Amino acid sequence: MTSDLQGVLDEVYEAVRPIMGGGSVADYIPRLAAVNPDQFGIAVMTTDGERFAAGDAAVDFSIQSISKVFSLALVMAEDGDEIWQRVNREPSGAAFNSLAQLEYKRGIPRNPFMNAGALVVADHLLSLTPGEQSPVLEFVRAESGNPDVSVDALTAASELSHSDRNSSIAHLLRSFGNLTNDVEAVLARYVDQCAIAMTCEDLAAAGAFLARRGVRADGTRLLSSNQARRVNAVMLTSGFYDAAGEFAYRVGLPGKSGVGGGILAIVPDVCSICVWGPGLDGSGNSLTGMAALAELTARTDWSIF
Ligand SMILES: NC(=O)CC[C@H](N)C(=O)O
Repeated sequence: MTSDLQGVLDEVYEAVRPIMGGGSVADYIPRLAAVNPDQFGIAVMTTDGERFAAGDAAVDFSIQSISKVFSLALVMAEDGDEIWQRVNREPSGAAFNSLAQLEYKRGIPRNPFMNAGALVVADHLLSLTPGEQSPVLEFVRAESGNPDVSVDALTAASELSHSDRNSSIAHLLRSFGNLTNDVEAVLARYVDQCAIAMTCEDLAAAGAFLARRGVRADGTRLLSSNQARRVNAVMLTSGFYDAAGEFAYRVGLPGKSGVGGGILAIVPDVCSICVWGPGLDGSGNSLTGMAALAELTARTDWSIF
């Protein structure tokens, strides 16, 4: 398969070209609203370490909610199943920043990938690794092999100054006793991990431990094979908010989107894929990214279904 993979990526690029620039960039974080919407990139890293890319795969973008995969993996690596006392693993069928379910679920978020759940995971990680810097940054630097990966301070500041909604979610969690650290400290950590800037090439490499069933780039293990399988399962059921069903139907892979327009998708035992196009659909998922992954799984035998 990988012998003509470059050709397949070039075809996928051509197939999505007509819709490049479509969708709308996230405007509730002013810094993201300023991104040129006409860009599109795709990168693949195979479990053998081969890399393929097309389009704007070397351009930095804000990873946003894709960071939630790394924070969940780090919490599970450090503390096993503890996190599941504090967050469920059911699809929400709701927007990423919904707080409606939180009230009647008594402060237990539906899953770790909607903002409420990710804030609980960030809180848990903060307790495990106190300090200013989130271990997510160190982890993605190590896995991508790129020590220059960093937090875009302007994006973080931009989000922090428009964080009424996440702040409300955090306070509600705390009122139910499901946030142990200060709201401000958790929000700062969360916003920082979301504001990490990476390229498709770096992100595909950083996510490849999930294709390798938990084994890191240096050959050591972050997660057991069973834990990696479970992170992939939660990505499949909850990685796209109220479009998780649509993604399973069109693409058929575990994946995680971010409002920066990136999507990380995993083909267990084969490769990890990162696509990026800033324009979002109505559910907050990259329009071109979704289309590209649908084209890719239609041209390969990679869908898990
Ligand atoms: N879906 C996303 O990427 C959302 C992440 C963003 N930082 C937020 O909390 O709103």
